[in-house]
Amino acid sequence: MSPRNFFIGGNWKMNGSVAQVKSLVEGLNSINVPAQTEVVVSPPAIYVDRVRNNLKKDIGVAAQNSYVKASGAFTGEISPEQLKDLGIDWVILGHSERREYFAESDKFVGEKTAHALKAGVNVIACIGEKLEEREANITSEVVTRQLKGVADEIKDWTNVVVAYEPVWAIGTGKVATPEQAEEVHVTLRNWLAANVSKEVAENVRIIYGGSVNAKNAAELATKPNIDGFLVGGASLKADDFNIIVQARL
Ligand SMILES: O=C[C@H](O)COP(=O)(O)O
Repeated sequence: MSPRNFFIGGNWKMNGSVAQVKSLVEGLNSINVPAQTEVVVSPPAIYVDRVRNNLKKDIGVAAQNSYVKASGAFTGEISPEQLKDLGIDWVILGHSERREYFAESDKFVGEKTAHALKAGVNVIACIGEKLEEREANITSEVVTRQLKGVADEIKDWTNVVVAYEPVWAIGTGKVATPEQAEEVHVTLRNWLAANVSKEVAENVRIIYGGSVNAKNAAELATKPNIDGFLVGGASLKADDFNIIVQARL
């Protein structure tokens, strides 16, 4: 088993209502978080405070985005400093949906990562290739370019989790095979060893996201370089999410 603690993130995306959030939090509060496993859920920003106040403390809470300034005239944005103010310790940055629909560049994702870390908020930094990029055999170039966007802006990786999420597997039910995911995770670790440091390469957690569910999580979790998951759809059901949380047992 890998020496790195397992990390399970639940990205609720733009889903939920007051009633659904209440019910999901109740379900999550009955999850037994295994030793050496870190669990973090990420509600829409509008529910983050409510979730933090009602969720048991051994499950962390993440925002789905944050900006590069502490405060000011940036309508619609939230700062990592404000997240800290609410007791929110994590933020997801660079999700492919932000890159695709909100034109976030590799550099901007790197800058947001640097600012969040400076403010004391841990970062789940997302990268991943599109279907046409995989078919053109440029997966390695794409994911290492995206990783470089982060590496160019930060020095300390202690509070960063890298999430490899192939875009073609997100919300499609088409999960990467354990071998496909492992291959990319090894590429990322090798890139970190060559371009950042061997220590960072060994210690940083690289998690997989893309149609992870209660049925496929355990097999994916057998791979030595898959240190956990970032789960979308299946994180909206506490029972399914619980099975994924227990996947490496
Ligand atoms: O952040 C989570 C990923 O986008 C995966 O979403 P999914 O599990 O619904 O495919």
